[in-house]
Amino acid sequence: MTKMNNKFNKKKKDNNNQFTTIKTTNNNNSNSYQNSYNSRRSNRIIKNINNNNLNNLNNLIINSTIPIIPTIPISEYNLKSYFTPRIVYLWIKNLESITYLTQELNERLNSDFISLEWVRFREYLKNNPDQITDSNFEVNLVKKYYFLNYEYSIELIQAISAIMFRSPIYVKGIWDSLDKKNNNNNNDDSTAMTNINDILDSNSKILQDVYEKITQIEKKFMEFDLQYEELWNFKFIANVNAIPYSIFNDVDSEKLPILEFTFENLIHWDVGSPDEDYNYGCTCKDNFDYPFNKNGKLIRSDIGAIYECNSFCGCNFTCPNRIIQNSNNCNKNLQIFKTENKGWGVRTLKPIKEGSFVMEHLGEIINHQTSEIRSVCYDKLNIMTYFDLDYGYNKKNSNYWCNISRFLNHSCDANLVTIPFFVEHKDIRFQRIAFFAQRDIPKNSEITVDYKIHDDDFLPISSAESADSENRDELEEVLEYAGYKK
Ligand SMILES: C[S@@+](CC[C@H](N)C(=O)[O-])C[C@H]1O[C@@H](n2cnc3c(N)ncnc32)[C@H](O)[C@@H]1O
Repeated sequence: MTKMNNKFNKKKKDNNNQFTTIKTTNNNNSNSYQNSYNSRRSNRIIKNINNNNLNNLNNLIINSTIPIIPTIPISEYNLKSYFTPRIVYLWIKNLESITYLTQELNERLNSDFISLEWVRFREYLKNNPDQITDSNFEVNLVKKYYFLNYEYSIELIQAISAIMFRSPIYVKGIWDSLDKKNNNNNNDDSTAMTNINDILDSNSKILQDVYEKITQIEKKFMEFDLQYEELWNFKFIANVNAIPYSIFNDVDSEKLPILEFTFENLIHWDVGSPDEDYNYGCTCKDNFDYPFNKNGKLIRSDIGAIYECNSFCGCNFTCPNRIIQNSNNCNKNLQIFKTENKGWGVRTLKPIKEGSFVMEHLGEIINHQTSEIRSVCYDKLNIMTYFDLDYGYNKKNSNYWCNISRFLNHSCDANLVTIPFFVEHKDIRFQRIAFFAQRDIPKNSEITVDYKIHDDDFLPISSAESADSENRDELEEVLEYAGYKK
């Protein structure tokens, strides 16, 4: 019935795609993702924009110096530890909030964010916060966006601040100085006179307006989620949940990346929620066609999807058609371990019987448009983390918000089978994905799924290269710099 496309899909770039109206993250959609997002909100103190700073920045635009960034030895850090899933996630969330983000602006911001010069600059600044003062390098970056006539927005300022690891207030200062200088140049004497007369006429009103504008801007900055601060404030320390599984690495010294484990799918604010018309159940009287046997093992893997009984049905939780919903969603017998040549993987510490439910695939459900925004960055960093949902409606992104299924590696002879399933609703746009054992799996075996792509499609994790040929050279350079290539 359903046609499952179960591959961790490497996205292709669509140059024709333009993002015109992407809503901001400030909406009232109450879903699990939003709740979790809001619970992390917290106010932070923003220093008032200081006029002296603005004047200094103004002078800087005229008399700026090029910063001297000492060459950082390659061994000090590597690219993978720099572009952690968390940093990438914070970055893309920031981009998604730019209401007028076009493909061109998306490309431009991403190129700057991952470019060697800015990686190097940020890392240096992070470790030596007082060493680089106002620099031409930074001013030129703001100039680039200013003079390309990108519309001013708090989100764009935040994105630029993430590229250069400076506070949004600092970036705004540069932007305002450019604005001031540009407007001064454009003004002829008569306009200047009119302005002065206006100021004399309504001095108090103008001051009032300016004050209100600044207050509004500061309020907006304060609304900006604390999570993002990590992108520009070296004092910020990530506070993420502990990993609920055991982790084992006897291959190298790599630590598991910082991730947010979730126990239910998160729904991106732009996706909406399942249609209530699809909330229905059965009487359970004539429903003998369950896919499970009396031991709760899957007996039919040829079915398009599993429709478990739910709160709309006449049965209760003991019904034999409630296997997945009654299973433990954090099976401690599974372990994340380091494989020899596939990065991290998952293995089972206890034998698993054929037909057993093993895990659900969890992540953030995003729509096509959001996945296109994210794919620009993922393509540049060669990150493969999409799992297509059925019928091409939505995608599931598990690069950062994930469960243990994020670590399932591919095998053409996989021991897990992938089956879509539904419990409370039957809206195919929000189908859930379950993994069952296709055969008995001995203890300590790696568990794998078939991504339905050829093995040759995998580059060894440690030599990832850009899918984007324009950035290939630059990325080669970054990889070399980061110690990945000789
Ligand atoms: C969903 S992730 C699996 C977890 C991944 N191994 C890790 O360390 O994060 C998919 C990525 O794992 C790697 N991978 C999965 N199966 C592989 C295989 N059979 N051979 C080589 N690499 C594989 C590829 O880099 C792929 O992009």
